Amino acid sequence: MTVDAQPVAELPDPRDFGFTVVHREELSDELLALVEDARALNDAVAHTDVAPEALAQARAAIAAATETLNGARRPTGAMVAGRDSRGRPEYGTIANIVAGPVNPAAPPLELAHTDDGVRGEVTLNGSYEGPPGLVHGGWVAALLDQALGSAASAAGMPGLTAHLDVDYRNPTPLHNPLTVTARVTGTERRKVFVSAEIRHNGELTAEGTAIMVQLMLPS
Ligand SMILES: CCCCCCCC/C=C\CCCCCCCC(=O)SCCNC(=O)CCNC(=O)[C@H](O)C(C)(C)COP(=O)(O)OP(=O)(O)OC[C@H]1O[C@@H](n2cnc3c(N)ncnc32)[C@H](O)[C@@H]1OP(=O)(O)O
Repeated sequence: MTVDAQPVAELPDPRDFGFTVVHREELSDELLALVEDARALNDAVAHTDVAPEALAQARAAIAAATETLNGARRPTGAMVAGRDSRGRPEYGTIANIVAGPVNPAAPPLELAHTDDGVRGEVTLNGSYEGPPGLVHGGWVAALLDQALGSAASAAGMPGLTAHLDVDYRNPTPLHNPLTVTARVTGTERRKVFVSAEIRHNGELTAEGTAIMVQLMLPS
């Protein structure tokens, strides 16, 4: 007899496993505004064509800001806690490269619950460029991976990606709203099968499937 992955009614509290947890409401407006400024900075650096004197000025300003910010650091692995659309606790790593609310390198992809999985809208700026004007394929995979993991987690079966398949169906444009959706399609023992899509104006640009292996947490 096989025992399939069992969803948990409520996700375990990461604090019980030694992780720092910050509540979403505790993130100050000032911090969130700084993160937005840093996202704009990434794009500006990636495209600037100003003279060396102006670059030197910018470097000095950035070096001063980096020193200020390093004055107090959260530990690696710190998590952010929120409530999903059903009012249940949800967790993510606060500095997650795809979805982290305080990571300036994250677009960020914010996913909400739907009847059968998760869904989010995201626009990628020019710092995610691969081919001219298009999102880098690795980032397309990263968006899918995050959505696939979130769908498993939202279904009460958080885990790690063991296997990821991506099909690039059409170019994924920069600077345009993209819709990302994902859902669980089945389970087998600890394996959770998930499927995700990215669309632009309704047109499929990429789709992926993954096997997530459910976390085995001591009870
Ligand atoms: C503390 C509390 C926290 C609670 C709250 C959580 C909130 C979550 C929040 C938010 C959502 C998250 C969103 C994140 C999204 C991004 C996800 C990522 O980027 S994950 C990083 C990349 N992935 C890795 O680094 C994995 C590296 N690999 C491993 O660690 C192991 O290989 C692991 C865990 C995947 C499996 O190892 P084993 O020892 O536990 O289990 P074995 O027995 O090997 O496999 C179990 C089953 O899976 C199959 N399997 C394993 N690997 C496979 C593969 N590559 N392809 C196909 N099947 C595979 C096996 O054949 C087995 O299947 P059979 O039951 O026997 O049928």
